[in-house]
Amino acid sequence: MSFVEIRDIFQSYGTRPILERVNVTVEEGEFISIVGASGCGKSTFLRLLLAQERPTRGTIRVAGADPAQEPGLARGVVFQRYSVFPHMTVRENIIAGESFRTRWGRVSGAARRAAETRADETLVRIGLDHVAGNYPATLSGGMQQRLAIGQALAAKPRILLLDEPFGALDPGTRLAMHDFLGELRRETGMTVFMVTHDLEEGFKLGDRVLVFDKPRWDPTDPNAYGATITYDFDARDGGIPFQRITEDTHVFRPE
Ligand SMILES: Nc1ncnc2c1ncn2[C@@H]1O[C@H](COP(=O)(O)OP(=O)(O)OP(=O)(O)O)[C@@H](O)[C@H]1O
Repeated sequence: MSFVEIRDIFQSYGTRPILERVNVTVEEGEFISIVGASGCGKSTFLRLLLAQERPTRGTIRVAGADPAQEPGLARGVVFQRYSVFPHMTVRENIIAGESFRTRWGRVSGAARRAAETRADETLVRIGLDHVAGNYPATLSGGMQQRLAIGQALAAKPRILLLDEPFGALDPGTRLAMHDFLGELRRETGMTVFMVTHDLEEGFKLGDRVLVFDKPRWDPTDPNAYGATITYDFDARDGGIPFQRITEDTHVFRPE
C-alpha cells in the first residue's frame, strides 16, 4: 500500500466540474511537483489533500487511514498559506509552528528552551535572524513568505503542502529556499506536494512532476469538463533525459 492513495477523485463546484477521475499514488518521502494551466484545479487538489474540502466523489487515504473529515495536525499536514500569526513576533511564529504538534501549553521549561534554540537555528537558515523580534507586518512580502515557509517546516509535518511558495521571492532568495527545503526534506523524510508555475523549479525539486490538464475540451463550452493528471514525469536527476537533450542542443560550446 502506498503512503498517499488518491482514487477516482471528482470535484465540482455547483454543476461545474473542476477535477475528474484523478488517480495517483505517492510513496512516503517523495517530492511531487504539480504544474498546469491557470485555473485548472491545482489549488483545489491541494485543498482536497489537506481535507479542507471533501471531494464530490472518490477517496484520499494517507497511511491507510480512512479519508479525513477535516484538516488535522495529527495527520501531520500543514498548509503553508495563512499560517503566520500577526500578533506574534517572527521568532514566536517559528516556535508556534513547531508546537502545532504538541499544543502550545505543553511546551515549557527545557522543552521550550530547546524549541527556542531550534527556532533561532531556523531563523538563521531562512535569513530572518536579524528581525527575530519584529512583527510580520513590518517585514517585506518576500520575508513574510520566508517566515510562512519556515513556520510550516518547523512543524516537521509528514506531508507538506506548498502552493507556489517561491513565486514572490527574488531569484537569490528563491535558490536559498530551494536548498533549505532540500535539507529539511533529507532530515525529516517528509512527503511534499508543491504547486508551481515554474517548470524548471518543478523538475529541479521534484522526484515527479504531475501535469494537470483537461483531456477533453468542448470549444463551445470551456467549462464543460474538468482536469486530471495527464502526465506523471520521473523528475529525478533533474528530469534527465529531458534536460540533457535541451542542454545538448542549446548550449554553445566554442571549439
Ligand atoms: N470554492 C469555490 N467555489 C467555486 N469555484 C471555485 C472554488 N474554488 C475554486 N473555484 C474555481 O475552480 C477553478 C480551479 O481553481 P484552482 O484555484 O484550483 O485552480 P489553479 O489551477 O490552482 O489556478 P492558478 O494556477 O491560477 O492558481 C477556478 O476556475 C476557480 O475559479
